[in-house]
Amino acid sequence: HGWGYGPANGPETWGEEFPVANGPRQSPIDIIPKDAQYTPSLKALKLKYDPSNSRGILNNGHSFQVDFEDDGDTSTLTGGPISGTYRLKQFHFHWGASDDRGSEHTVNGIKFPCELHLVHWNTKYPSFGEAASQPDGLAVVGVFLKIGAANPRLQKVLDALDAIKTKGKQTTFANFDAKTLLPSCLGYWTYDGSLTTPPLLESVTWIVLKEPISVSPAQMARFRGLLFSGDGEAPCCMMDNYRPPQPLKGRQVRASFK
Ligand SMILES: NS(=O)(=O)c1nccs1
Ligand SMILES: [Zn+2]
Repeated sequence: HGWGYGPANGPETWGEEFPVANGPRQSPIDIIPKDAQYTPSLKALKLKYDPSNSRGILNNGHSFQVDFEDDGDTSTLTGGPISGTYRLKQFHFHWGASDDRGSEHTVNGIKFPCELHLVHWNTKYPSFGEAASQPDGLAVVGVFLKIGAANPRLQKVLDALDAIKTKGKQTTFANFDAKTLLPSCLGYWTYDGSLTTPPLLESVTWIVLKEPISVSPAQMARFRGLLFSGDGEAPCCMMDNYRPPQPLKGRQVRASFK
C-alpha cells in the first residue's frame, strides 16, 4: 500500500521511500511572524483566473482537487516573489478530524482547521511534471481557513463532494472562479520549500496569505464526509490529511507587509 496519513504509512514513514523528506527545504513550516523579514521590494500578488478553465473535481485518495485546463496563460499567477508566469494547475485542501487541527503551515504554533493550496507551475518549463522537478518550478498559494460564519464561496465545492466520496471518483466542475476563494487582503509570507505530499520535491516557492477565509463547523464536517478508501473497500474517513511543520534549516521567511 502506498503513502497516506495513517499510523503505518503517514508522514513519519515517508522518508523510507522519499529520502528528500529530510532535505534542506521541506514544507510545511511553522511561520513565526516576528522572525519574518519585511521586504518592501516584494511585489503584490497578481492572480488572474479564468472560470472557464475549471475542468473537474477529483478524490485522489489523499485529498480532493479541482483541476484546471493549463494549456494556455488564461489562469496565471505573476508578481509576488516570483519572476515570470506560473499557470494554475489545481487547488486542494488539507484538514483535521476536529476543528483544532488540519492546516499544514502553522502561525506561532497555531494550527487552523483547514488550509487551501492553489498550485501553479512555471511556464519556462514545458509541463507541470517537468516544472515539479525544478527548484523554481512551482508556486503554491496557501490560504488558511478559520472557524466562523459559513463561507458561501465554498458552497459549490462542498456540494460537489457527494459525487466524489470515494478514492478515484471524479466529476465535471465547470465555471468555477478560484479567485472567489481568496481573502480580500493579499499580504503574504514567502519562503523556499517543497511539496507537502510525496514525492516531497523541493521545487515550491511558498506564498502563504496572512488573512484567513472563514469556514463553519458544519462546512468542515462535510470535508470529513469524504473517504480515503475506494468503492467497496472498508470505509476510512478522509481527515487529518496534513503533514506537520518541518525544520526551517536556516531558511528565511519574508513578509510582503509590515
Ligand atoms: N500539498 S502541495 O500543494 O504541496 C502538493 N503536493 C503535491 C502536489 S501539490
Ligand atoms: Zn497541499
